[in-house]
Amino acid sequence: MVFTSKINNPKNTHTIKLRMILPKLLVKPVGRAISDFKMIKERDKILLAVSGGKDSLSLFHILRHFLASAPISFELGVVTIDPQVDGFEPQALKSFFKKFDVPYFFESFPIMKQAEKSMKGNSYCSFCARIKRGLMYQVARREGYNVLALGQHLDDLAESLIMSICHNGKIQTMKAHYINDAKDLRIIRPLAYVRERQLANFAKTICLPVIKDSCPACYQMPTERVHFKHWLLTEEKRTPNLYKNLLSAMKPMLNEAKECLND
Ligand SMILES: Nc1ncnc2c1ncn2[C@@H]1O[C@H](COP(=O)(O)OP(=O)(O)OP(=O)(O)O)[C@@H](O)[C@H]1O
Repeated sequence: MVFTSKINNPKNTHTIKLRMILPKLLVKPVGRAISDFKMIKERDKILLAVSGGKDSLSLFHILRHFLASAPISFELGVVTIDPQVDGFEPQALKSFFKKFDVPYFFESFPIMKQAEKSMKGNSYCSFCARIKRGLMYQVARREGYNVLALGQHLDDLAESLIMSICHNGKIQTMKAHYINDAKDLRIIRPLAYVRERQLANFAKTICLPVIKDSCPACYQMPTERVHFKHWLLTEEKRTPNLYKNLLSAMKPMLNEAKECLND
């Protein structure tokens, strides 16, 4: 699918047109997930969390496509959390997002320093994820957004499911659509039906400015997630429908925002 959209040219005040090729293979499953889980409602203000990874950067382009073409109107803003760790330098995103006509929020917080003070030797990664999420909620509330969009995809959901079964004996995974504990924000994962390799191909094809994340704390220990990712991808070679089947199995538990879906 080829579409054109206006972007602000930072050098000139007038707008220029950007031609972007969005493959149907990405647009269709995202459209289906948005519709199946009623992720977007009229006048929603959606804050997309972009780390600079291939998934959230791709999702930015996909949501801009829907912004221009969806039958309902919604607003889109973007937030990046800079955890101030060596090995992750997201500052380049500031100039990238200046090119687009969307509000962009860059929040910097010394998460590593905070971790040294507040936690004693347990997982830095889960501490960092918790603080980052809190900061995203803070920005959403401060700037008047009612929905937070995250870039996890089908591979992430499948890995979480298998990890939860194997480690905790529980059949659960990340939700595609749910409401936070404070009940003031909806969280959506529009890439819930999309495979990681599709996003990697898209990011490569249009040369997205992917930010390398080599945070020393994450890279010190090859995570369980990486182990299960390889496990599933190996199994997929024997069972080509593996992810399709896992999605069918997960579907009934992906939506926890039903109570707000009838308005
Ligand atoms: N520092 C950050 N700033 C903004 N959003 C973030 C940040 N870290 C994670 N996120 C959000 O959480 C999602 C999942 O994060 P995760 O760490 O699994 O992916 P990632 O390695 O950041 O890369 P990607 O953008 O490719 O998903 C991201 O897709 C993004 O929406």
